Amino acid sequence: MTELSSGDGLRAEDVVVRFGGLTALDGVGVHAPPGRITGLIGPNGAGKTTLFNVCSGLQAPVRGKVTLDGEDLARHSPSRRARMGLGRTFQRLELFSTMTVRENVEFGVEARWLSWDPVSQLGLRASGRARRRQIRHEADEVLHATGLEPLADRVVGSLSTGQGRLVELARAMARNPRILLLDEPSSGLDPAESRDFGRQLRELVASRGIGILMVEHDMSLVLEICDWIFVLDFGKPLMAGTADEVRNSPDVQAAYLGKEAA
Ligand SMILES: Nc1ncnc2c1ncn2[C@@H]1O[C@H](COP(=O)(O)OP(=O)(O)OP(=O)(O)O)[C@@H](O)[C@H]1O
Repeated sequence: MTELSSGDGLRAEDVVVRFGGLTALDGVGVHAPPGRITGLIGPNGAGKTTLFNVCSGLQAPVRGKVTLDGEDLARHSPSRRARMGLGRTFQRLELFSTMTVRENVEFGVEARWLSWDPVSQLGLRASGRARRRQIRHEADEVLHATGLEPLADRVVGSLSTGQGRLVELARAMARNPRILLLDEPSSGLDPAESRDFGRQLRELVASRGIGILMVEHDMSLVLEICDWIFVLDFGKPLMAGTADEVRNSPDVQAAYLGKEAA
């Protein structure tokens, strides 16, 4: 599975996106290195999801550059970016609810094997039984790393939202990303579940060396687990800094925390 990562990680620079007359992003940048959790926050409509879409290739920018470990992604499709190690989850849970936790995670492993790259093509030539064994082995590793082993044979539809969020994370991890984009991963979780989820993310980053870029509205989770935080406001960069710097920034309080915490 994943070696502890090195390299520059994901970097977006000077990104501009317009929707008709609306400038959704105006010279925005973000950097998510491996081995770190990076937060991307801002009030509603600040441009967070649009920036995620630019990074994963779902939205073409008018201007700006996105690189993964120094390689320019401009000409790469979303699926090519995924194969290069850029994973993503979405705000809405998109799991196979009639399948077990293990089957969902194995689906993630298979999705990577079926993608085109020389190594996975070699894998496909392995016999059916050898291939199944390998998929099961990789799924076991991910189930272990995400603490989902006890739930492996449960049908996903019977799980709580918090457990479902973990399954979603595990399925994304099964694709062996170097950098993982998480869109509001704590959505639908209660405060205790959210704290547990945050702990799990920190453990994954420490044990696997992946980098996480996270859009999240739960400020206590962001301030607790992020090593570095980028703040957007009305499509422009407002500031970037540590949790303490963000917490104590009058600009952020005025633009965001003030409204959220009020
Ligand atoms: N496809 C689109 N067409 C037109 N306008 C869009 C489109 N997508 C986003 N926008 C606009 O661009 C701006 C940024 O939206 P975006 O969804 O990126 O913000 P956000 O920070 O993710 O917001 P939220 O926290 O509410 O999810 C908003 O004004 C939004 O209405």
